[in-house]
Amino acid sequence: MAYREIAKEQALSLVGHKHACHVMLYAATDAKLFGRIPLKHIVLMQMRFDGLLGFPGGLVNPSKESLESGLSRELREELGMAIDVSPEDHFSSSLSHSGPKLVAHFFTKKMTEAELREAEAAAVTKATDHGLEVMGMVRVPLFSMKNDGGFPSFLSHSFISNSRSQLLSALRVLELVSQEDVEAAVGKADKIRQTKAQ
Ligand SMILES: O=c1[nH]cnc2c1ncn2[C@H]1C[C@H](O)[C@@H](COP(=O)(O)OP(=O)(O)O)O1
Repeated sequence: MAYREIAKEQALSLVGHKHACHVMLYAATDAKLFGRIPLKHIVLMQMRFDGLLGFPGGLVNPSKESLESGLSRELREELGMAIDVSPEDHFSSSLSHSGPKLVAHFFTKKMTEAELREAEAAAVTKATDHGLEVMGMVRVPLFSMKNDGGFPSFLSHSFISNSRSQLLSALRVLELVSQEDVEAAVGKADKIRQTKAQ
């Protein structure tokens, strides 16, 4: 499905569109992979029931609730704990211009590493959706290794809707990964995908 960016207020004035709200939860970390590769940031996505990667969240009805409270409700189901999302956490809204009439609202929320770990634990032990709509939370490997392991390999997997674009633009804008490293990883991921397709 193809998307174009749209202002949030304009999106909310559309008639007949569904509204999906998803969030990228992230935290700074001092952890080092193999004791030597600094991870710098933890970014969460999830493996969905359909085998696709995406962000936690879901459909919200703006005539009944705000985008933020609807998203917080979805997060309680998928992560098993309250995570308050505010209008300041809004990152982008995108309008589908093929397929179903849908606006994908995207939020990013910075947490502490301890809060993020708590959310990961609650997603397994408390969330009603665990093992049903959500097969598990996953951390995005933001580093690149030899043989295109890490971020390039992650990006070569299959993603729901525009969640891959949402991830890439948030990583760039929030400066969690440099523009140069994002571009290099995307290029390698494209090659991995081509090889898989052969
Ligand atoms: O992470 C995502 N980013 C953008 N769009 C997404 C993401 N995950 C799902 N979607 C799309 C797919 C669907 O058209 C709607 C609602 O999906 P879902 O999260 O499965 O919501 P419900 O559980 O059906 O409420 O958003």
